[in-house]
Amino acid sequence: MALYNKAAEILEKVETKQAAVKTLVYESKFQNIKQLFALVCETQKFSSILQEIIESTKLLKHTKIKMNLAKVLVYDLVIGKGLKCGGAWKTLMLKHRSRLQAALARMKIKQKVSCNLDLLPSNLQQCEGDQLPRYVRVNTLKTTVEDTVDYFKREGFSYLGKAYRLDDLKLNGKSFVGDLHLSDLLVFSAKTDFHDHYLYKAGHIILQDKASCLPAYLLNPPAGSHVLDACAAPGNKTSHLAAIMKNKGRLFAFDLDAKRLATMSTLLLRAGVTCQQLANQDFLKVEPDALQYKDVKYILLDPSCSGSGMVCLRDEVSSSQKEKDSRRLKALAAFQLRCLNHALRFPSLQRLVYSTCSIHSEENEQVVAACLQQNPSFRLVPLLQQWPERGLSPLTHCLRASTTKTLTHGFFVALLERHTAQSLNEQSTQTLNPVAEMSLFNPSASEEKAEAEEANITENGDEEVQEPGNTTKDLDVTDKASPDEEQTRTLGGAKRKRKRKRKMKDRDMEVLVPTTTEKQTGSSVGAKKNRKNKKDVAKGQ
Ligand SMILES: C[S@@+](CC[C@H](N)C(=O)[O-])C[C@H]1O[C@@H](n2cnc3c(N)ncnc32)[C@H](O)[C@@H]1O
Repeated sequence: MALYNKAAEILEKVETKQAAVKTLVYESKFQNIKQLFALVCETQKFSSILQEIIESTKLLKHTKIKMNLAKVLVYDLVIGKGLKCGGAWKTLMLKHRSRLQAALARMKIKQKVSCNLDLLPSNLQQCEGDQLPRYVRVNTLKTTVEDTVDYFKREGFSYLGKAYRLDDLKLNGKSFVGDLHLSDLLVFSAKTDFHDHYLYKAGHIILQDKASCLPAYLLNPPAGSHVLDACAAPGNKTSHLAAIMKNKGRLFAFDLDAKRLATMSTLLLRAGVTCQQLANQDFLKVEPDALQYKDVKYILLDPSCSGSGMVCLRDEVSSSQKEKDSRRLKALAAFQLRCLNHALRFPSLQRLVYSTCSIHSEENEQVVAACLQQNPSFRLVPLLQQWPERGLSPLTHCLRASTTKTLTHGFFVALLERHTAQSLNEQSTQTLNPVAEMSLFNPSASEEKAEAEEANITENGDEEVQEPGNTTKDLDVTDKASPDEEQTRTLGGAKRKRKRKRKMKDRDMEVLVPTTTEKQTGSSVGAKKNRKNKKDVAKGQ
């Protein structure tokens, strides 16, 4: 029974994004880690199919067990190797075996497929996540890149120098390289696992996908600055910010979820972070004009999203779910826009990074475009010219990431900057703002439609919005929207007036000129360095 109980517990945590599957499995101290890992991953992969079987057979009602436990048991019973262990669970489930098998058979007939794997969309038939490089962020609060490289070399790993093109990140065996974009990132072959490694346990290295390192790297707050991490737990980006700030200054971090914040507190301790001030608080209720935030110049906003970029979390979408999902996306986007607008109200704010691990433009470009239209004193900063994947046109100043083009999980990052007096003066000589040219999106329209849903999300916190593919909670988000329709209409009228005013302002919005930061980042990975990197790799350093 222990295997199924543990797998269900981990599944629950993964779906509420408390940590990655691997981390949770390793930290579970379960005897047979491989078996547990395989069961969780496979159950997750078949999650929506299992849910459909469970719902159509009314299994929860008949057995009184919870959804995630039912999923792991049903997976092993009808898709996996059969229930090998399970004690009382096994006896209980065997009573329902034929009904469950019949439900699975009906699904296959309906979809005209003969094997279980074919029920999955092609992207899930093999998890691309397993083929991504293993990224290791060196925690510069505790060690240096050089010392970490030496440590791994002494352990028999072979350092090939700094990578200078994407293909250099496709590694085999025990070779590793320095990343081509981020100087504190080392890259190992996909199969390398450091969850049991001393450097990981001691907080010297952080196991973090490359794309998720971009927000703190691009925000780049100087040591001594006041920084706010709006939706911070479990805190990988917070610890990255602290490392960039050299633990000097103040780092205000908020999260609505007490459990995640507790995990974050442990992780920050392990990482040697000391400049943080954690608060279990709804960011939307944080008062921007409060005295303690008067010097906050940098904000990192990584709000709850659909998680559609996380390759192992990608769930296939049955046709009945599509409608629900699109309503859920609108609700998420409205929540994200509200967070973004709120963040821009901090009086001293200069730069803000907005990021999501979503691949949907509704949560990415459309949110940013709507925000820029509503906040004409902010503009987009063009990011890393050499980054291979850009935001959807016309928001090409933003970055996107994907398994194919950047060898990372799917991700989106935008950097917003407040206009300076000088840049405002330069406006008249600039070309048109790309946001004003956007014909692809109609953010204001979706904003109005989602407004009814928005109130529910923000009132109820993250519960309904943070997990990808949790259909029960999805229902909560969308179902509760209807009572607010009346209010939406009233708000809609006022909003249209504001929109007309905004349109006038938008015409004056300026273009995005390269900033100091861009020049800095550009030179750090510029041509000169690339030539050196090329030599390093060639020399096998
Ligand atoms: C994508 S996760 C953040 C991941 C984090 N930035 C990291 O790198 O480890 C989003 C977080 O936002 C939190 N959240 C959702 N709504 C919130 C709100 N209104 N105020 C503060 N935190 C919120 C969730 O609890 C969740 O931990």
